[in-house]
Amino acid sequence: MRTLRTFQLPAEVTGSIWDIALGVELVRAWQTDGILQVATDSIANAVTAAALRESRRFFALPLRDKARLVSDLTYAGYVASGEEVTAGEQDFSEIFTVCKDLPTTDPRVRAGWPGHGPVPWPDPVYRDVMTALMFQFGLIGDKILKLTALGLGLPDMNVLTELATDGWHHMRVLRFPARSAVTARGIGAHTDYGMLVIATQDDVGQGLFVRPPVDGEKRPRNWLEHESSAGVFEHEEPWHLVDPVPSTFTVFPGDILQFLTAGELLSTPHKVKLADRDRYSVAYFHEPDFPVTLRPVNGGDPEETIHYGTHFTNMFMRCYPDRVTTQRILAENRLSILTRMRESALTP
Ligand SMILES: O=C(O)CCC(=O)C(=O)O
Ligand SMILES: [Fe+2]
Repeated sequence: MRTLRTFQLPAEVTGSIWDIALGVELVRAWQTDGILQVATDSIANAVTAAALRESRRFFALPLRDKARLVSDLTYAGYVASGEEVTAGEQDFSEIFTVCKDLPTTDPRVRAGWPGHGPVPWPDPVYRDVMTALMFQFGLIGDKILKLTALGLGLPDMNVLTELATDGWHHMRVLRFPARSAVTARGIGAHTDYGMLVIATQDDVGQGLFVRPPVDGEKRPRNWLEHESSAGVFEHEEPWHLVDPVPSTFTVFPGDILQFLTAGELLSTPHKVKLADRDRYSVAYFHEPDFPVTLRPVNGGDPEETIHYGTHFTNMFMRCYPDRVTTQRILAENRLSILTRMRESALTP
């Protein structure tokens, strides 16, 4: 374990000289450690504590009550321990995934967009607390995207934030069982898919490991089908344990920031081991809007694009090949909607 750098974010990012200096430091911290911490205020801390409490209450329910909370429209809902697959191996995390909560009357749901639909919440209290936590994470996400643009020296500090205006932000509320004689695997090595991963964990620790940038190491471009980052570097050092630090969230870049910055920022590989007791964490993903087609903002090949909604859908289908959501996408050929979305976005 090593001590992570902790940053205090301003109330508002205006582009001042102080913001630029802070942005440069954030970029530098990611380039050395792959991860950093931001200090959280008392409101964020209260909401986090409530979310971890609700998470404990929810996961303590009988399996049959939790297992009902799935939907063939959205990947939001319950994921049983062992259901998720990373690099062909089962992960032992138990998860409640939160995606954008859209009523069936929403035009995107009616049009059959993959992954779009109402969240199958367990109850209104859980819904309200998790929605409040997502809001707290989102405020931080928007500030960090502005500071990142400043730190990278981009001419417009809003260029990243604007991609995430109606972002496809989502969140994973996780419980890891205690390690057993059978396995110590929580989640296999992977990178996450969007712009930022902002997370909190309880005081158990012993779980999350990140891989810092390594000089000369070629990193997969996880958005390309033949370059999956799932399982990569799993058994190769260096991996650094991330200890829980009260009143902070951890933040690291995801695949889309690696793509947008042409590798100046790398999507941080991470993995989770099981601890000697249950461990609870929440990971939030600050994302571009679903239909956005992205191009590098700083160097890179301007002809290269990622359609974010396609990337998200591919990744979730890969993690949950047997889920009803995946089955319905395939049965109703909903991927053709993504093809049409991509084509219309590329037509001048
Ligand atoms: O448990 C953690 O700290 C991280 C979980 C994670 O990597 C994920 O949900 O993608
Ligand atoms: Fe992750």
